Amino acid sequence: MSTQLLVASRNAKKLQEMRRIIERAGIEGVTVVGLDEVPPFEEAPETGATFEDNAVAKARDAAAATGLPTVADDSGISVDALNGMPGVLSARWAGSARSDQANLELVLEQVADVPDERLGAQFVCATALVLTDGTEIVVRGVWPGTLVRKPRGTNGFGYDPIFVPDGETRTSAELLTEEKDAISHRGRALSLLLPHLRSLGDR
Ligand SMILES: O=P(O)(O)OP(=O)(O)OP(=O)(O)OC[C@H]1O[C@@H](n2cnc3c(O)ncnc32)[C@H](O)[C@@H]1O
Ligand SMILES: [Mg+2]
Repeated sequence: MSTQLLVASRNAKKLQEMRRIIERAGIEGVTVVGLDEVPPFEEAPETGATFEDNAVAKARDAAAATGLPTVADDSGISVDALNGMPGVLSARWAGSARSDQANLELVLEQVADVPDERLGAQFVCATALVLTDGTEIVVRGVWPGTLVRKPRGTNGFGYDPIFVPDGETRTSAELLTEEKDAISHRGRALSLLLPHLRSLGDR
């Protein structure tokens, strides 16, 4: 018998990354399911002050509604010259319409007068695992880099086309999926959760 693990994200591209990273880790006895494979439930707005708060809330709600161990992530980009914003507001930065393009353009507009040497930024991902016995584990992955003023690349999603990871010349939208997974904020956070996910398969 395989244990089902719910990955609770409404963002198709994020879900794809999470699924891929977990599945490529080859965890025995665990089958990943998405929100479209479980009955619908009420989803609370993401009002937390931190990535961790939001990640735990998303995972807790989904686990309570489905009875399945659940992983959720809350993530975003933190721009040094913007005092860490958009941060937890990354998904709604340009308003509630939730357009990746509009969000990224607004950030570029806001750094228009910032000198190149101060374009530091980091992707942050808090990932929470909530188990059916109520256990909650939350970890954080950080991916430091620099913004570029002209979007490049078509892989990934969100702010990927304007972010060049430290040690790279390509934007994260120009990295191959496996390359991004291996070093990204999401990849780092999920790798910290892997031991817990593996023990799920032993139950
Ligand atoms: O909450 P769920 O349903 O998981 O999906 P979401 O897209 O709303 O996810 P978040 O609330 O965590 O918001 C994340 C924001 O940060 C951006 N983001 C997160 N990870 C990213 C990545 O790997 N590359 C580019 N942008 C990313 C993403 O585009 C969103 O604007
Ligand atoms: Mg969200």
